[in-house]
Parts: sequence; C-alpha cells; structure tokens
Amino acid sequence: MTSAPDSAAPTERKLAFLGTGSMNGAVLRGIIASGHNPQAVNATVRSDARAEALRADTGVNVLIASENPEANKQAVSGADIVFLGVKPVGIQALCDEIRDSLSPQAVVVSVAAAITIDMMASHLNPGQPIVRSMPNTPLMVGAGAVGLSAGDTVTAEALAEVVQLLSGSGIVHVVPESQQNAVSAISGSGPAYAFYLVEAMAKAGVELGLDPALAMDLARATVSGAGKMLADPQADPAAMRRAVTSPNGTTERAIATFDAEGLPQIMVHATAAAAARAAQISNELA
Ligand SMILES: NC(=O)C1=CN([C@@H]2O[C@H](COP(=O)(O)OP(=O)(O)OC[C@H]3O[C@@H](n4cnc5c(N)ncnc54)[C@H](O)[C@@H]3O)[C@@H](O)[C@H]2O)C=CC1
Ligand SMILES: O=C(O)[C@@H]1CCC=N1
Repeated sequence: MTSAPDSAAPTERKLAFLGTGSMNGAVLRGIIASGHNPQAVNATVRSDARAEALRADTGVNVLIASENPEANKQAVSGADIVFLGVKPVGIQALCDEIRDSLSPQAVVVSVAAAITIDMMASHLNPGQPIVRSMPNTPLMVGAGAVGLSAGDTVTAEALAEVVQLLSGSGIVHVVPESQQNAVSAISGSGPAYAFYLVEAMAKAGVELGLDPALAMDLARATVSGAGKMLADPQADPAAMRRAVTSPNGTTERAIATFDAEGLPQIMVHATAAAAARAAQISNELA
C-alpha cells in the first residue's frame, strides 16, 4: 500500500500529463484554471504547434516527445500523479516506456476508454497505484463529469487527492470499474451528443426557412443556456421541460413527435453501442 506524501500543498504537487491532446488537455486546463501551480506540471505532446498553444494557455512545462525520445520519462520523474492521455491502443506501450522512471508512490491515472486497471498493471511495476478515469472535455470550462475507479494498491488518501484535484473542474464520482464502459457511453462521449443535437437543431432550422447562421446561433445559444440551467445540482430536467411545455402548445407537439419516433429508445441503442465498443476495444487490446 502507498500513501500520498504530505510534503507539498495540494496545488504544488508535481503532476505529469503524457499525451496532452483533446482529453488530457481539457483535464490539464481545468486543473490549472482551478489554481494548480503550472510550474509544478510537466506535459508531453507530439507537435510544436500543440506545445506552443499549451504553453501560452497554461504556463506549464511542455516537452515534445517527437523531438525528445526521453520526454515522457523526464516528465514523470519526481511526479506525484501522472495522467496518461494517449489513445487506448497506445496506453500499454506508454506504461512500458515510463515504468522504471516512475516513483513507486506515483499514482498513474489513465483517461483512456476501455483500458482496464489490470491491463495497465501488467505493464507497470508491481504495486504501482493505478486509477482508471473517464473524464469529459467540459472539464476545460469547469463543468466536467468524471468517473474514477481505483486499483487495489491505491490508498484512500491517494484516491481522495485525485478526486480533489479533478473536483475543481467538475463533478467526480468513484464507481466500480465494471461501470466504466457505461460511464464512457453517457458522460465521456456525451458532450458529442449535445454538439450533435445542436447540429441537428440548426439543420432543422434551415428546413424551416431560417438563414443557416441564424439557425446555428439560435441552436447553440439554446443548448448552452439549457446547460447553464442544468448546472444547478438540484435542477430537475423533467420539471424544467414541463415548464417550457404549454398544454396543447408548440413544444408538446415536438416532444410527442420525439416520443412517437422513438428518441428515448434511440438513446438506449446508441449508448449501448458505445459501451459495447469499449468492451470490444478491451478484448482487442487485452
Ligand atoms: N476526446 C474525448 O472527449 C475523450 C477522450 N478520452 C480518452 O482520451 C484519450 C485520448 O483521446 P483524445 O484526447 O481524444 O485524443 P488526441 O489524439 O486528441 O490526444 C492524444 C495525444 O497524445 C499524443 N501522443 C500520442 N502518443 C504519444 C506519446 N507516446 N507521447 C506523447 N504524446 C503522445 C498525440 O500526439 C495526441 O496529441 C483516449 O484514450 C480516449 O479514450 C476519454 C474521454 C473523453
Ligand atoms: O470516442 C472515444 O472513444 C472517446 C472515449 C469517450 C469519448 N471519446
């Protein structure tokens, strides 16, 4: 068992982000926006352009892995918490690469879909603390959702530290690892469903005769505004929907059409397909 050393203040703890693309970049931006010292953070990327953007946005130390073969190893040296942000197919090779550069107490947090704690453990040193997470990109604006599952060598204190770190930019739930594919299908992929809804609403507006730019502006502002209303943890989406739906009015006709054409069932099918794909990727990479 390991425990998080208490030598540094939480905002000074050394962090490393390996593969700082869309998702790990969103986690990093959320953590920096919530007050973590950027000088305590190393991040690796594979392009100069991404390195420049990340330095400008966050002030963290950026290493370019495509130019420096030691970048990932250097980034994790002395780190307390290491976020793995490459595609699922690359996680195990990344674990092999950094295994002997990690401090034995460093908590390895993967953001990858489908990669189990056991799959990572077999590519890291025995006892290395491992957390499997499923975050989402709204973390970058302080409105994310994260599911976390801890391996059995992660202490309660170390898990609490990861929860605290991410809680500054979203809600965090600790879930059994067996539920991670479902979390991925709902909140990991979910921002894409909301963006897809905006695209569909804008297209529908054009069908109704609106100018495309106007239709997109209305759709974007509407979903964004509804999202802000939902940010209150007490918000009840069904009650909020009813408040918009006048009896025998216009909204009622639209919702009746969604129901008649099976939108709730489509959501069940779509998320089942996403979760099944995660299980399939696990099997392919095991
Ligand atoms: N994009 C999303 O909304 C979400 C993604 N995820 C997970 O996040 C992971 C990354 O996905 P994205 O961010 O979408 O992909 P991405 O392609 O934007 O980010 C991956 C980054 O890693 C870099 N990279 C690859 N190998 C590297 C190496 N050896 N060293 C340093 N950098 C390296 C790539 O250049 C790229 O910038 C995946 O495992 C995915 O399952 C999880 C939840 C949501
Ligand atoms: O599409 C994917 O596989 C990743 C995992 C959840 C969101 N993006």
